Amino acid sequence: MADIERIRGLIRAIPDFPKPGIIFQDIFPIFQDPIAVESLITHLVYHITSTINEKIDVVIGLDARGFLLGPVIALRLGAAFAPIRKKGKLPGEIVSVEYAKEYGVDTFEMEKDAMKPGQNVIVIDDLIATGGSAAAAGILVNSFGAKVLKYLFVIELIELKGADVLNAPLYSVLKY
Ligand SMILES: O=P(O)(O)OC[C@H]1O[C@H](OP(=O)(O)OP(=O)(O)O)[C@H](O)[C@@H]1O
Ligand SMILES: Nc1ncnc2[nH]cnc12
Repeated sequence: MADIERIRGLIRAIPDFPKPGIIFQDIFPIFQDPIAVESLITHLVYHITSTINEKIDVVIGLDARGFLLGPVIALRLGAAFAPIRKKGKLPGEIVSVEYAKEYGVDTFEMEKDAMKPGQNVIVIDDLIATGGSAAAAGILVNSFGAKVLKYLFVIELIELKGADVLNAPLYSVLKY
């Protein structure tokens, strides 16, 4: 638990960013502390391996802050990593979905060969607020015929009830 409190102490709350009324939870200071990063990754990997019995084929990270965690977790699990990117960043054939999040609307995209039907997936991001971004990721995964086993976050803004719009269980390290 001391490890989790160390991580909590590094998260910086910035009022009125990127819009008035939003309290932005900034996870980047965690990455100034390698011991905190190691604790965070170990905590998440322990949670995944102790609660999911099925083989995880693909770890999906959400653009952009999900990319800080997803590839490292995939490496530890011996799984593939696939990115979900914002509109216009991926080459070749893509699948896309529009969605709304706490402070705006956006489009997520994946490369058409990022997954195969029947694969098991976990989705990782820094934070869940309304759940719009994570739910859109779930829609993309399902469009491949793959299945989300779990969504993982560093931070959950519980008042915004993001868990209610997801099609699989959620785990968050810190609840605000
Ligand atoms: O639960 P929601 O209401 O959908 O909000 C959560 C999303 O918002 C933030 O991403 P943002 O789109 O700001 O992208 P960034 O990581 O590129 O800053 C955050 O990293 C989540 O992806
Ligand atoms: N309050 C918040 N802080 C950081 N990222 C967010 N994404 C959506 N809401 C957010």
